[in-house]
Amino acid sequence: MLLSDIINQLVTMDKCLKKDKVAFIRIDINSPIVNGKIIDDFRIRAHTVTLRLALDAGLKVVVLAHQGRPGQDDFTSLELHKPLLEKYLERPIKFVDDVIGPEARKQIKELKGGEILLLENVRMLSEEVIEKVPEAQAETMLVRKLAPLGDYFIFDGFAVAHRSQPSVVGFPIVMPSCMGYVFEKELRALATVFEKRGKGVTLIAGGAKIPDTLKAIEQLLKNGLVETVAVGGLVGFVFAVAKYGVVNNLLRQEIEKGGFLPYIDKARYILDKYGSQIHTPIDFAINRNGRIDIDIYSLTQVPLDIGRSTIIQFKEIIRQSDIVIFSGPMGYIEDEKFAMGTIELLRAGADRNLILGGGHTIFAAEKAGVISKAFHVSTGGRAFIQTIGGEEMPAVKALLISAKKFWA
Ligand SMILES: Nc1ncnc2c1ncn2[C@@H]1O[C@H](COP(=O)(O)OP(=O)(O)OP(=O)(O)O)[C@@H](O)[C@H]1O
Ligand SMILES: O=C(O)[C@H](O)COP(=O)(O)O
Repeated sequence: MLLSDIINQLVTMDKCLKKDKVAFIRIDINSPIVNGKIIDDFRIRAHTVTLRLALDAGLKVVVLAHQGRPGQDDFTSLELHKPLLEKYLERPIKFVDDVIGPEARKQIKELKGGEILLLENVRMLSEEVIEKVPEAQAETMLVRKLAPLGDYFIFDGFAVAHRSQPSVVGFPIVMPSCMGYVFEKELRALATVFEKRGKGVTLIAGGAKIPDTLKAIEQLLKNGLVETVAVGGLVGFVFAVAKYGVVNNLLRQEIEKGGFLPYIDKARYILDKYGSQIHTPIDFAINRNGRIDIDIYSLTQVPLDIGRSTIIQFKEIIRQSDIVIFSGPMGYIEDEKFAMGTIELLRAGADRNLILGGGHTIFAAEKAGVISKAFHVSTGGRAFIQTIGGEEMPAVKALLISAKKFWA
């Protein structure tokens, strides 16, 4: 089924905007944290639009969200996110360091219309990180304790839509649910791409998510949803080795370090089938007392960016495209010298219809000054790649069930 047909079967947020009703809104404000500080608040800013719509309508808003994964350094309390949410919402918000316990439930019951309560990181509940089908997630403590206190569930967290977790897929099974503003906007932007059936659509794919990106590239080409693919970043290393053989052991060793050697065969398979549509780097930039560009046969160090000739070639591809999907940087963007490939291609893409996603890609796009010119900036990382690869999102599946069950 076409994505646009699926969207038409889902319920829009306006149906849930009823004064004094209690709405659980699942957002994704999972943000990069360094030394205990949020260093990029793009997702927080994005979701304030949805929250403001709900509050202005007089809903009693209960926010569900996560940060990091248990055991990781960035697994923190959402108390850290509260001041930023308040800053962008321009109103005070309540916070409770509890998700389903008596204090959380008491505060939900005490909410007044137009007030907002942020619950603690939902992944503090161990059941939250276990993936199961929506019907099973409806039986979790989270859903059983909270759902009876609410009237609606609004799903807005596109970036977590690929997870079949309780806070994503459990509520739609037991209560009327709808798409939040951000989520709907994301789906509609991607539907626009899919409607072109590949004509004039180019994917610029880089970054470090080798398995997901290769899968998305294969799916997009197989389904005819893109005409051209240009690869850089670590994804580009894999395709370069697959295409040119072991022209240089350095690239192969770098791929091996990450445990991605099997993906060279996968890239070779994709190249065998769709080779004429895929463009791989022909030169790279390395660090030899500064940036120098070097052809693929002469590499002496692991490359940190695509080279100048590749940039020129990829820019020409972009110039001939109507839509440019940008996912994952072309190089080591943390160092300005090696952000050049990514920044130049993003600027070229901004003259077309540019769609971009991924934390690092957005960071580079901010540096390149193209955020406001882009056709769509996705809040999703892995979810973005998976959706453009045509995979069914568990969140969508759950919302479809809810639409049939409660809104038909
Ligand atoms: N040639 C390279 N050498 C070293 N690092 C590279 C190179 N190319 C890309 N990277 C790194 O890949 C990382 C970004 O890859 P990733 O796939 O995570 O991008 P993203 O999808 O935009 O971001 P996110 O995962 O945060 O959503 C960056 O840290 C970047 O420095
Ligand atoms: O940042 C993301 O991609 C989302 O918040 C999902 O996070 P996860 O990969 O830890 O589920």
